[in-house]
Amino acid sequence: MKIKIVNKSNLPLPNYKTEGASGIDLYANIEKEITLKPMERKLIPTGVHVSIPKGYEGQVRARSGLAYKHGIGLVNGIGTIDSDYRGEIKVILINFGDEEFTIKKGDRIAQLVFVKYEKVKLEEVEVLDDTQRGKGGFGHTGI
Ligand SMILES: O=c1ccn([C@H]2C[C@H](O)[C@@H](COP(=O)(O)OP(=O)(O)OP(=O)(O)O)O2)c(=O)[nH]1
Ligand SMILES: [Mg+2]
Repeated sequence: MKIKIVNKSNLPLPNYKTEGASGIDLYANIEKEITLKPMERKLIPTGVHVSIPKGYEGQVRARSGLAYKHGIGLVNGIGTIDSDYRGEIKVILINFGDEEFTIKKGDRIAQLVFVKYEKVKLEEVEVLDDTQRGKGGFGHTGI
């Protein structure tokens, strides 16, 4: 499958770092360094714009190395890149760690995974079908 990408930075095009990588790494396209204090969040530009075919979405996901070593995550959990979005992909980083974290131009701050999704038709009804679980949830089956 082909996805059109425009790179407005002078950084390399994001790409898959290994044969089996599911995401392409996104680079921070910033002029000056950005520092995140503990619990601070900032929107980090990547310089890339994509045109994703209908039926697919982009998912911006955290990098586990940054998460584990420095407590860096995404405020929105997983960022959704809609197939009709043509703006710059930006990453909403948050510092969950207890020390300041500095981002420099070209740092790999997150990864972008392209995923197929189903667009459904919603049918409004009065009552839903019965199941064994019913309304049980949130630990209802035990820990
Ligand atoms: O981490 C993210 C999340 C979103 N976006 C862009 C692409 C996406 O298509 C658009 C809208 O995102 P979303 O639907 O999550 O945000 P919203 O708050 O619902 O905004 P909108 O009303 O524009 O849909 O913002 C990013 O660049 N990075
Ligand atoms: Mg939206």
